[in-house]
Amino acid sequence: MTLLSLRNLTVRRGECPVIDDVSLTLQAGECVGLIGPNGAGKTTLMRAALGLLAHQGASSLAALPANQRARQAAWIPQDRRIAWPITVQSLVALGRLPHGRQATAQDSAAIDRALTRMGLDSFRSRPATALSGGEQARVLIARALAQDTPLLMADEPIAGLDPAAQLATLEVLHSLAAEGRGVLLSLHDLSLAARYCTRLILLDRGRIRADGPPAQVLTPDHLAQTFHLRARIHDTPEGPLLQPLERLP
Ligand SMILES: Nc1ncnc2c1ncn2[C@@H]1O[C@H](COP(=O)(O)OP(=O)(O)OP(=O)(O)O)[C@@H](O)[C@H]1O
Repeated sequence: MTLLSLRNLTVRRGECPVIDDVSLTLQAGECVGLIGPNGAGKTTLMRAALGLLAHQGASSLAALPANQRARQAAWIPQDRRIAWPITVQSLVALGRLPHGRQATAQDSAAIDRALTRMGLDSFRSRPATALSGGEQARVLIARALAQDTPLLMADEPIAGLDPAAQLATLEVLHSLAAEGRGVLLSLHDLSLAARYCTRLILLDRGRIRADGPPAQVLTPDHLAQTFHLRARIHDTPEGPLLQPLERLP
């Protein structure tokens, strides 16, 4: 089942296209990693796909009315600021808003599941603003999980997390896809992207340079042309491990 379809998506900043004629589809069961250097357009692509940025071309998600869109896709933005000192449980419960204002047993179950999945059971009653940056990031991911949508989109969800929390978070996202949802996430750690994503999309200056299984996308040529990087790629039982060696001119 197709959960997201982009056709000739273009976003201009002034005269300059920062997303340039991008077409792609994302199916249920896929965990798609959006990779590319700083400024490649990863955030812009996801925000336009969500209908949060003016664009040309078509996004199946942006075309939905806001209330349907919020039941179709959850969004974890890069900015993790939490404005008010509400409890972790209350913040995660905000993820249920698209499902109606009257709290139901289904809402409680979704909130409990999200808190447990993100290892936050013991944080429930704490003010969310009194947590560390990494803990707050996990709370915001839990809010998106509580939304219980077919599609989840996340902008650098593991930035600022410790290595164990990075693995735990990617395991959760990977398992959501294995359960039949769709996941689109941007990532800078290429080894983790290769290990946890079923498919990688390499973005460069607003265009798709490669799209496919991690081993086909993370090639020496793609790394050199797009990231200006020479890297050693070790094959391990856990997937390719990338060791950056040198910045190329
Ligand atoms: N508000 C803005 N006004 C003008 N240009 C912008 C704006 N936001 C982003 N850009 C430009 O759009 C391009 C794509 O930015 P975007 O944030 O999508 O990149 P990214 O791949 O997510 O980068 P990063 O890995 O650094 O987060 C960049 O060249 C950036 O300078």
